Amino acid sequence: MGFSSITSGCGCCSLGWKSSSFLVPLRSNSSTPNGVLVSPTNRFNRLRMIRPYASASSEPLLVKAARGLPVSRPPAWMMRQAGRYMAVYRKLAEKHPSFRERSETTDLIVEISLQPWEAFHPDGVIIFSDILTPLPAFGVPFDIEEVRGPVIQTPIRSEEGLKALHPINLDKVSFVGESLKILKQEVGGKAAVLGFVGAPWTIATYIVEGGTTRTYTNIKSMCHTAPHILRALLSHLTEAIAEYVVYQVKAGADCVQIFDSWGGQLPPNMWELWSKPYINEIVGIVKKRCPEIPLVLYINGNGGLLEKMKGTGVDVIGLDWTVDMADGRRRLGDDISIQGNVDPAYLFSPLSALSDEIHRVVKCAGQKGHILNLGHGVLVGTPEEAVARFFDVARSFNFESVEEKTKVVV
Ligand SMILES: Cc1c2[nH]c(c1CCC(=O)O)Cc1[nH]c(c(CCC(=O)O)c1C)Cc1[nH]c(c(CCC(=O)O)c1C)Cc1[nH]c(c(C)c1CCC(=O)O)C2
Repeated sequence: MGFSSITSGCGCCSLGWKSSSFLVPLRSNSSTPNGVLVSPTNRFNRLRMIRPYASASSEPLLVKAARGLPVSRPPAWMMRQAGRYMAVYRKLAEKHPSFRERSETTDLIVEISLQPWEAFHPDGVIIFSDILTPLPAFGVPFDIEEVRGPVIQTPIRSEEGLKALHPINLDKVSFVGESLKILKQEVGGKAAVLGFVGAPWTIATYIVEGGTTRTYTNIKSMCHTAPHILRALLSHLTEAIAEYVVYQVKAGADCVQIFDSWGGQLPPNMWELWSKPYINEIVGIVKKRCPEIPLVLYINGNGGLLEKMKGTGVDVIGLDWTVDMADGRRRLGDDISIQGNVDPAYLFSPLSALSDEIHRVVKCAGQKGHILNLGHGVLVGTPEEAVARFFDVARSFNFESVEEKTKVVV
C-alpha cells in the first residue's frame, strides 16, 4: 500500500503560525507571577528567540524543550534506543535476520520502535530505520551486512556514476510514512515521535567510499580532485533529503534529527565548505514548509564545530561527550536548545555513577532548552537495567522545586 493519505500540509500550516521569530522575555521578568523579584542583571541574558505556538501546552515535553519553552524536567530519549542491546529485539531479529526486512516492513518497524517505549517510556520514540533507508528511492542500492555494516555495491565517484541518481520516489519509502502515522497514534501525544535523516556529507561518505570507512580518503580527496562531482552528489542528496524530512513531518514526526555523524571527520573549515551549506539548505526548505517542526543537528566529534553548527538555523544541537556540557552551553548561549552529552559508557558503570553524571549534565545544561540524551548511541551489550535507570533519573527532576530554592530575592 502506498501512503497517498499523507497529502495535507504540515499540521502547523493550518494553525496560522508566523514563521518570523521575535524576542520575548522568558520567565525572568522583574517580577515573577508570585511576586518574587529576580536579579535584573539576569533579565536580558534570558531573552531568547521563540515563536508563538498556539498549542504549546499540549505538546510533548521534548518538543517544548526543543523550542526552549519552560519544562518541569528534562525530557529524555536515546539514539539507537531500539536495537541489539535489547533481548526482545534480538529475539525478533532471529526470526527476521535481514536488517533491510526489519527496517522496511511497517509491522516490524512499529513493533521495534515501540519496544523501548513499552520498556522504558522515553520522552521521544524514534522510528526504527536507518540514515541509508531512502537511498534506493533515489537510485542508490545498498545492503547492511552483519559484520561489515552498510555496503554500497556501486560507489559513486564519477560523472558516469551520477547518472544513476534520480529525484526521490517517496512511494518507495511508504513504510516510513505508514510507520510514523501508526507510531503517532500508538504514542498518543505522551511522547514525541522522532523522525531522522542523514546529512548530505554523512550519507555521501557511504556512497563514495562504498560503506563504512575509518579514513574517508576517497571522499576527502574528491574535495580536491573532483569537486564538481562531489558538489553535484551533495546537491542531489540535499534535495532528496529535504523532501524526505517534509514527508516524515507530514506523516507524523514531531521533531526531526539530522545526523551529520561523520561531519566531525572534516577539519572545521572543510565542514563549512562541504557539509554546512547543504544542511543550511535543508533547514531552509523544511523551515519554510513546516516552520513549527524543531530540527536537531548531531555531529560526532563536534567540539570544533559548535558555533558553526548554530549557524545552520536548527533548534537543537546534539553534543557528544568530548565537550563539557558547561562549555557547550557557554559557547552556544541560551538562545538555542542542547541535547546530549552523557557518555554511553556510563551505562556500563555502577548505577550510582550514572545517576551522578546525569545530575551533573542536567545542572550544566540549565533548566531550559535541554534534552537529556547520550553523546552517541546506546552501545551493543548495554545492560537494560542501566537504560531503565537513565529514564527513571530523568523523571525524578522537578525544576519548579529547584527553582523555588534558587530564586534570587532582591
Ligand atoms: C551499523 C550501522 C547501520 N547503519 C549505519 C551503521 C554505522 C556504521 C558505521 O559505523 O559506519 C549508518 C548509520 N545509521 C545511523 C547513523 C547515524 C547515527 C550514528 O552516528 O550512529 C549512521 C552513521 C542512524 C540509525 N541507525 C539505526 C537507528 C535506529 C533508531 C534508534 O533506535 O535510534 C538510527 C538512529 C538502526 C540501525 N542501523 C544499523 C543497525 C544494525 C541498526 C540497529 C540498531 C542497533 O542495534 O544499532 C546498521
